[in-house]
Amino acid sequence: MAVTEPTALLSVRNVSKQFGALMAVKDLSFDVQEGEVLGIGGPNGAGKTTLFEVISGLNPATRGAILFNGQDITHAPPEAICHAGVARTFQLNAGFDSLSLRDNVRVAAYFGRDNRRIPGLSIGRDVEAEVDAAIAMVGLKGREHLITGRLPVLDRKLLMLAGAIATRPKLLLMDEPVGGLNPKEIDQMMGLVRDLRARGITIVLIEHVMRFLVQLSSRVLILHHGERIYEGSPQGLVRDRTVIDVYLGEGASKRLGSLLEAKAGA
Ligand SMILES: Nc1ncnc2c1ncn2[C@@H]1O[C@H](COP(=O)(O)OP(=O)(O)OP(=O)(O)O)[C@@H](O)[C@H]1O
Repeated sequence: MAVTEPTALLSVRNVSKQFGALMAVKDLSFDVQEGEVLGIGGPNGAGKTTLFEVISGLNPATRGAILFNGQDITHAPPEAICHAGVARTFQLNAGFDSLSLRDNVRVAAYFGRDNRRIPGLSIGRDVEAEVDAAIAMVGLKGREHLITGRLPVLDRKLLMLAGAIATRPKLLLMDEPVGGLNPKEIDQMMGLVRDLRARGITIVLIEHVMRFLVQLSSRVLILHHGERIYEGSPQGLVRDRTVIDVYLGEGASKRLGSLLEAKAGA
């Protein structure tokens, strides 16, 4: 009997993104299976965020195709991609600064799931329930009334995550979720990503904090100058000569190797 490959939730096929003379992403292909946590790393300017821009439709691919859940989303507008089940967070805090935390999540829950048209702009009980659940999930319950622009860094990151969750994604793209956080906050975010994964959300995350990336990811993809230099297990990553030379360095690769061994032995 023929063995069939499981159909990928996300399939990136020969995707390139060009800005003038610069090829930020070059002929990149990879799949993400349902339930995976794929970690993406690589030096500054490697094309990681550009890849998220392309997948989420904010800056479409120059060439290639992107399939999500069997649908071709290559040239779909961002709102249609979100409605199809792809949510994302941003490297820098994205939110309406003058609105309360709760109103920000309301906007995401209301506009992120369906095509909404004015008139008919009323936020129903189902949306409010979704907002409550998303806020509780990220641990922001009790702070709903706070004004977004005055929130500390961790809370703003959690708010972005609550907004993304409120759109009920199948796939969540997280761009540097722990950039600027302290070690305790990083651990908190790690627990949250595990919870999201346990709830069945497939996750692709970009991160420079390598202990976060290797401990959470089932598979890792490392980019350099828009191209893949490594795709495989976190254990293989810390031993990969090219990755050590262009990104990790000897010291970090040894530290991460010990961390992974300790985790495997725990
Ligand atoms: N809108 C744009 N117009 C022109 N060049 C861009 C644009 N967006 C990104 N670039 C360039 O594309 C390259 C890849 O950038 P990108 O932000 O994707 O890298 P990155 O891997 O996410 O880096 P970092 O880790 O620093 O966030 C960089 O050289 C960047 O300057």
